Amino acid sequence: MSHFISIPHILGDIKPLDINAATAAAAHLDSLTKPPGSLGKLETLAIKLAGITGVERPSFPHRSVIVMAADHGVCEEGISAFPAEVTPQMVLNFLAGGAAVNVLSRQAGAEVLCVDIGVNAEMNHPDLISRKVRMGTANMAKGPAMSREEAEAALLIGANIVNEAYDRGVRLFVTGEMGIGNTTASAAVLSALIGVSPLESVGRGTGISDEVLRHKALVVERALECNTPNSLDPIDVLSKVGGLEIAGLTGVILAAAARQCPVVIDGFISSAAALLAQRFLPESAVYMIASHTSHEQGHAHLLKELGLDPMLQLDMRLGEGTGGVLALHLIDAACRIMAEMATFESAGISTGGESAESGTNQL
Ligand SMILES: O=C(O)c1ccc[n+]([C@@H]2O[C@H](COP(=O)([O-])O)[C@@H](O)[C@H]2O)c1
Ligand SMILES: Cc1cc2nc[nH]c2cc1C
Repeated sequence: MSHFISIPHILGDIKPLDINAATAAAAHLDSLTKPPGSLGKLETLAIKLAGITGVERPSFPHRSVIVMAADHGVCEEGISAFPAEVTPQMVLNFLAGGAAVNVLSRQAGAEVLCVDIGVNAEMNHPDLISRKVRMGTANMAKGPAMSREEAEAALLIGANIVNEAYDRGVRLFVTGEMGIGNTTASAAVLSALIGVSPLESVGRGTGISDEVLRHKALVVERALECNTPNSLDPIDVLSKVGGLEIAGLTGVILAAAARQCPVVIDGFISSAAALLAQRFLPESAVYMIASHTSHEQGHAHLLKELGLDPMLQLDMRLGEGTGGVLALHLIDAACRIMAEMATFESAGISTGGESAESGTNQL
């Protein structure tokens, strides 16, 4: 498969859902030994997976969680409960297989691809995907986080990591990230794109106090005032108040859509990237599957704007892709229902009469 060379090149490959496959999946669900629609959101998910892939009964033996790691200059404003050096330390933990995302990925049969897209430290490991655009962003409270060219480069890096994995047979992607300070950047992206006040877009991130939370809102306000990001230009928003991992994930999401692969969106930071992807091309949102509602305050705003209904509510706020890989179990469940359940006909079971509701299935 060719390398993505520009953002228009990715966007040009994104097609609408395959309505024939989705319709066939809905009809198949209604033929299975259950009252129509009785598996609820699992049925909606099965239909969506068919529409995305163009295959009535898909399965996903090869799946990857792409963990984009980067640092944030805005950390010098004191907006996180943890120091910035935790970013490179956690990257080493991912590579050693000891982080939560590693455990949950092993359970869900997903490979973890760890990408240095902008960690502010020299990193060296045979399994690290080294694609550093710069040593972390600049402090967005004082000026742009990065240049437009750097944001575009990071987005293309994410897209091409999807492309390379696709060429190895991966057909299902999960977004993940690591970056101390990135809930501040994500809150700024949310406020810039939909005009929510910083007081509503910021949250406690790694666990800050009430006082630091108020300060964090002021920092976001300052970043918006000094950079005036253009809400109609996602690259402008990304470069002025975003982050390198957010840009990389925007590319991951758009490229998954371009390759007709479902992309599972993790928590708050991943959803900020998803909203940016939607702003590049609204049609990309149909390829996204929201995994869970993060405990981070602004997440519900992002999901609402994306029109996505998350599957899990577990009060998680870790990031890394942890909520995303948990949702893989539900995707597998939906696929197995489609592949393995008996039909009314094959099992010799009487169907409901005229009064039986047809499935509530819709995309
Ligand atoms: O994804 C989420 O919903 C989420 C919510 C809160 C925190 N995080 C993680 O915590 C880090 C950012 O928190 P902070 O307080 O440093 O901005 C970063 O590494 C994220 O992966 C992630
Ligand atoms: C320890 C730790 C692990 C993380 N994983 C994602 N964000 C994180 C932030 C911290 C602080």
